[in-house]
Amino acid sequence: MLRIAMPNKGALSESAAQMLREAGYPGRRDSKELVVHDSELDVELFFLRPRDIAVYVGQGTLDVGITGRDLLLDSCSPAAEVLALGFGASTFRYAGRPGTARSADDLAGRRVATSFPVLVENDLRKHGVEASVVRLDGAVETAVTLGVADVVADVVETGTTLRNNGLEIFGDPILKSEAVLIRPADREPSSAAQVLERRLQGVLTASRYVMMDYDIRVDLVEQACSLTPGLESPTVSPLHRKGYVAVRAMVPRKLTNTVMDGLYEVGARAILVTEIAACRL
Ligand SMILES: Nc1ncnc2c1ncn2[C@@H]1O[C@H](COP(=O)(O)OP(=O)(O)OP(=O)(O)O)[C@@H](O)[C@H]1O
Ligand SMILES: O=P(O)(O)OC[C@H]1O[C@H](OP(=O)(O)OP(=O)(O)O)[C@H](O)[C@@H]1O
Ligand SMILES: [Mg+2]
Repeated sequence: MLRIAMPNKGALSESAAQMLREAGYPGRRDSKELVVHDSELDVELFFLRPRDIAVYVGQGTLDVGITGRDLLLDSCSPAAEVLALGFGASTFRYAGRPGTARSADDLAGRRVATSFPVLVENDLRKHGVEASVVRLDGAVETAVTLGVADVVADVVETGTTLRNNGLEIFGDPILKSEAVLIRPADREPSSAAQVLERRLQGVLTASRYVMMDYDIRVDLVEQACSLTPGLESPTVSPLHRKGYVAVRAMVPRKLTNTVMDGLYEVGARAILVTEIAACRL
């Protein structure tokens, strides 16, 4: 039985559930459901608070989980990041009223409000700064307005929450975070956990690449293939028309138009792009 920890709500929960569904695992019927059991697939999904996921997985109570890198590192739990999942991106940053500080080096003797005390204490130590950390559960931006802290350290996605509270980012990012797949650090993954990891890797690849097909004169095929090297090697097949071949290769989605422009200039024609529904590398 594979036991998977999933965020039950918040910024990561919908995308995590969608990614797992695309990998062929079950979902929950409503947002109040806390456990989903699938006896055919032999998996059980536990919907937990995002902050608690690294604790369960680190203890080995659950085999794998999806959480944020920031939450994993703040938990100090013996769980390891296996795969970055490409959603829920954010940075963890200091912010204060304009003019309060320019970097972490200016924080000596100040009060820093945060819900990620370990990340902040580690960063202050790295800068050799002694400051007091005010541990709050959330909505930390308000701590400055209410006079509980001089600055905050918090998750920033768009920066809207900071702006709305009259705060400005300062210093380097403490951490770049995104959703990650985690498993217990001190034991080898079961074969079912490895299958899950490969499936999620497949979902990621299918979303990051497109399939490109085109026809090209045989004498130009090397030049064209240098633009579309594929993941391993492009497939080159003969065409009925003498002296021409068809080429098929995976291309990074964000390069789609640039690669098509290059291929057209080299002499490729009938350049077609299709979505990859699923893949296993
Ligand atoms: N815009 C965002 N706001 C908050 N967290 C985000 C955002 N984008 C990504 N994340 C990530 O989501 C995770 C936090 O999730 P969430 O805010 O749902 O949990 P929480 O703060 O523990 O719960 P709650 O906010 O319900 O108290 C972190 O890993 C964080 O980096
Ligand atoms: O940069 P932004 O796009 O504004 O997003 C970041 C904000 O979102 C999160 O809050 P959340 O809704 O999780 O509440 P919380 O602070 O109580 O956890 C985070 O703690 C910031 O406050
Ligand atoms: Mg939150």
